[in-house]
Amino acid sequence: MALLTSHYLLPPFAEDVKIAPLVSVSLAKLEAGDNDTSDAFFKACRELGFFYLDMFGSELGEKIVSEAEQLNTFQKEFFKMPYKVKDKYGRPHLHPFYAYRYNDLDVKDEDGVTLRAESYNLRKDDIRGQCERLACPPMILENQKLFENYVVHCRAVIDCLLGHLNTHLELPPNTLANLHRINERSGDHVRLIQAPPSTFNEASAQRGEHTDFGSITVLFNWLGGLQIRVPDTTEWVYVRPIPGSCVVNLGDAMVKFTAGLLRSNIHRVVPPPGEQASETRNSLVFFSRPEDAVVLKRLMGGIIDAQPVEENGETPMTAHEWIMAKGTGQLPGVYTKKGFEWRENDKRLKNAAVLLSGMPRVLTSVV
Ligand SMILES: O=C(O)CCC(=O)C(=O)O
Ligand SMILES: [Fe+2]
Repeated sequence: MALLTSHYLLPPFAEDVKIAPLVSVSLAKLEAGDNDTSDAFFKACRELGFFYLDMFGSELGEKIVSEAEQLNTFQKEFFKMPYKVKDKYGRPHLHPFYAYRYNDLDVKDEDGVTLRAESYNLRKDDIRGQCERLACPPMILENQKLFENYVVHCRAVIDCLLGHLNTHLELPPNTLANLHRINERSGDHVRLIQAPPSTFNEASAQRGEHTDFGSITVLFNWLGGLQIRVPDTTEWVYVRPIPGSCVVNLGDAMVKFTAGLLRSNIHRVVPPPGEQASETRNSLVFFSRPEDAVVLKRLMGGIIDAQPVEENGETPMTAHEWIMAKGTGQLPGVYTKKGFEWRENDKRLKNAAVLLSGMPRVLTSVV
């Protein structure tokens, strides 16, 4: 099956920007248990925490690419709905983290309306009927099968990656799989993203700097704009979208589980550079998280046991508490293997310090 993607319909990626050094890992080879590929995958998870997953030649991968294209077509229609319709499905009244979210941009349309960078977070458990479903626009329900398939297929890829990590970490069989069972409640979700053309602004770029706070993220984007910070430097470089590949990155949970052996790298999204700057930017993300009840702390066993024990004074939280706290901005700063890297002058710092020293009741009451 040929992998047909829509990248060719868009202006080309800028040639004169610095490109992030992501290695490409073949999903087909990982599925076949190829040792060299698995080693390259593990190295990328330790050193950069980001890599391309080449879907070509994998039945599962090619299904995901085709579904990602369909969901991209879908989201362009979805975001055409008027703001006031989408607002009905927004936070805070529907949910503090999931459903529709936006930031006002410094850009107005021809009628003087302030434009938004928008996203829509759709829970795996809503899609699979594993919880009381949050209200959502009918368009989403009309595409139920597509969302369902996408979740199951992304999860199959993530399970494959967790299996390889489990082996390299020399953990007892299925340790990671048992923390990420698809039928259990978790914060896994699909995120639709759209941003209109805008100009680069360093302050808003900085506000968007983050690490993902779950386990493994599967990301499709069609235009440039994603930047990662090169480890141990202050340099930001662009991730070039590759047709037929997704970008995979690890989140904070994997850092916590492995006492810093694996990397959750800082990244951000800025307007696409070069000729692509005039385009509306969409991306599609699948975030996996540990099951809600899992406590985020180092796992026992394998090569993790050789990691130094570092007391960072944090009170362990469950995955659910962590996602709600990070997802609603209560834990500012960027999480690294040393714990939080606070941003200077961050007004929320004091608040977060209180949370980290242990007030889980505040967090659980959010939902
Ligand atoms: O839009 C992108 O390319 C990346 C989005 C992202 O990093 C996120 O939603 O966490
Ligand atoms: Fe991210």
